[in-house]
Amino acid sequence: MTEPRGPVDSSRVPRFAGPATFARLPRLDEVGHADVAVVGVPFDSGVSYRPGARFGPSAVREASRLLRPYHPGLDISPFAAQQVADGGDVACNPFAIDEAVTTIEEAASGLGADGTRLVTIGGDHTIALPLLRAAARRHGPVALLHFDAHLDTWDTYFGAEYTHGTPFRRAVEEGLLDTEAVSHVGTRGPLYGKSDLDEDKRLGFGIVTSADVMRRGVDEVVDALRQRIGDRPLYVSIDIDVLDPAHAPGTGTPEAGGLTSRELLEILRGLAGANLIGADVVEVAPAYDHAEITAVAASHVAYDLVTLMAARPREGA
Ligand SMILES: N=C(N)NCCCC(=O)O
Ligand SMILES: [Zn+2]
Ligand SMILES: [Zn+2]
Repeated sequence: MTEPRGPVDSSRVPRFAGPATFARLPRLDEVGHADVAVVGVPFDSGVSYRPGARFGPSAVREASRLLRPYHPGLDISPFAAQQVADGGDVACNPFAIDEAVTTIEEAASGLGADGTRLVTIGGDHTIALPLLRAAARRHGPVALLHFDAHLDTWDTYFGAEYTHGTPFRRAVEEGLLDTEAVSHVGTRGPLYGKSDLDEDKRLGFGIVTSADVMRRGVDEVVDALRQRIGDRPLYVSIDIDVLDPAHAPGTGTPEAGGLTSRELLEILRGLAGANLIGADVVEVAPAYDHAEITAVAASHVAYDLVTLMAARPREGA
């Protein structure tokens, strides 16, 4: 096996020079095959409030220039342990949600066909549905860990089925999820009614609210989540609005009282060893950001997801 090709060496080429790829990694077409690909989906036609997440992938790539190759928390160099590459952006139709959903599903299936695991940068949360379709096509129903201020199990908006508030209800309806192991983390804020919670529970979801994380602490939350997930194939979907608006102002539907970026990163690190088959980081909308606060947080979250994948290489890889 040839050595993985790593990022551009920032001691030779200043990290602020050259076009941005995620963490200054090679493009997928430069390496041919990757164990993990970071892929952008610049799609935000499914939002119910502020638009702009279509600019998320390029903002996260820009903010990822400062990432370094060794992860001390997990004691691993993720880009040396496996080939990680930037898979570019999925070009999807911004004027036709149904068509875009199909395009994303096909692109994710194609990229993952030879076992490449994807860390996808959104885009709004609509994109989780086609990404879960592609994951379930390969692995069968998957466990889901969903970090978000919102439930995203609502039914429709203005009659539309595919929106950023509805992907996980569709995913349950389509049998994409192992409903023994589906959890929201970081939920908070006003709902339309109590029935939102009843319906979410009926769909099978467990909830660790943002306040639970504060009261129970990271370690206890991690233990509970790990027990529920076991060794099932796991998909992790991270809506950056799970973070408090102080930690992530650049997003479309901000809610007060969220996690700190430290809490989120530590919960992720607590998942080391889990059977992580795919992940996304969505809802970064740079027009509302300041000093790249949100894009930096998202780039670190994506780096931790890539590192979790390196910490447990794919079987047979
Ligand atoms: N997935 C995100 N970010 N937001 C969903 C909010 C749906 C609503 O407007 O009620
Ligand atoms: Zn959200
Ligand atoms: Zn969401």
